[in-house]
Amino acid sequence: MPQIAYLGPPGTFTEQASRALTTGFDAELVAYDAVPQALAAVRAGDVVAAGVPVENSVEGSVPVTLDSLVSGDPLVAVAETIIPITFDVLVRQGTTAAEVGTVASHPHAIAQVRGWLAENLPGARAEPAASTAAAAAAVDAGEFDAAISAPIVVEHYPSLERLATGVADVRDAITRFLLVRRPGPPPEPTGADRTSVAAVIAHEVGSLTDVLAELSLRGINLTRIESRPIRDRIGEYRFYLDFDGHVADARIGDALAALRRRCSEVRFLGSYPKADHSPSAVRPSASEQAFRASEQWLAEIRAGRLA
Ligand SMILES: O=C(O)C(=O)Cc1ccccc1
Repeated sequence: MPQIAYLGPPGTFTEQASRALTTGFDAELVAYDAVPQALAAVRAGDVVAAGVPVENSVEGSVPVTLDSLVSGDPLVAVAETIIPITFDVLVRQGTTAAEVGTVASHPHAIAQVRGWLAENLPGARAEPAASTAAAAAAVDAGEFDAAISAPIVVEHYPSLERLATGVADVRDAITRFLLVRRPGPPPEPTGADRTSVAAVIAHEVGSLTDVLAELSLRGINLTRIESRPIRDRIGEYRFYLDFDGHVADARIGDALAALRRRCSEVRFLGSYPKADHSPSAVRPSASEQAFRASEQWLAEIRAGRLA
């Protein structure tokens, strides 16, 4: 049975997402302590794929995922899913709110409940943990007093109980997760796809505008843009771009080729069906048919059959 790595231990949001990402085929989920380790296991061929969190509607991107995707051998996303996020606050049985001096969780979870903590556990110190479920395990082991966790995690720790449930500063928060594997033929286009790339854009006047113009000129809808430092130089950045469309689409292929000419580094991070299945709007001048017709026209001219 194929093995899929995820950010563990059991009971994380990433486990939930990885189950959703692998519904329909038999897969064994294998917990890893951190996203870089899960991706390293994919690169090493120990597992076939990994489920990783990429961005949250409240707290933004998950930097460790973005950085790990581009350092090391290439990896590509083949599926995405979106999970609604609310938290439970777990304590060892019998612990009262007044007794909570430390509250542990994944930094993204802590950031999403800061208001609730200030109001309900004002004396508690927030402590970062590798994941929400790792925080629950640490509370179970007596290392912290409370954990901010996924509602499901309590099933794994019978000695913990809920101090609060449905905790979230922002209602309807969601997190987007990707299923990532070693490069291979991308999933078939569905008409409702997303393409992700990471591009190092030169530190020159207008270079970012020029890259974005390559997309807009081809009627490509940008759905995310995010920069991260490239680490060994200041002033130059790696941009993570997500846009509507599939690498098999003519307008997307054309834009990627233009990015390749403009940028010192372009890493293709995958074309995959969008979780919300919303079809990509394509303007007539950027349709497959329009691209084919214009290529044909040019070929005729080059062959001297048309002027
Ligand atoms: O720690 C987890 O459970 C994760 O899967 C990472 C995470 C943390 C907070 C919100 C979404 C995902």
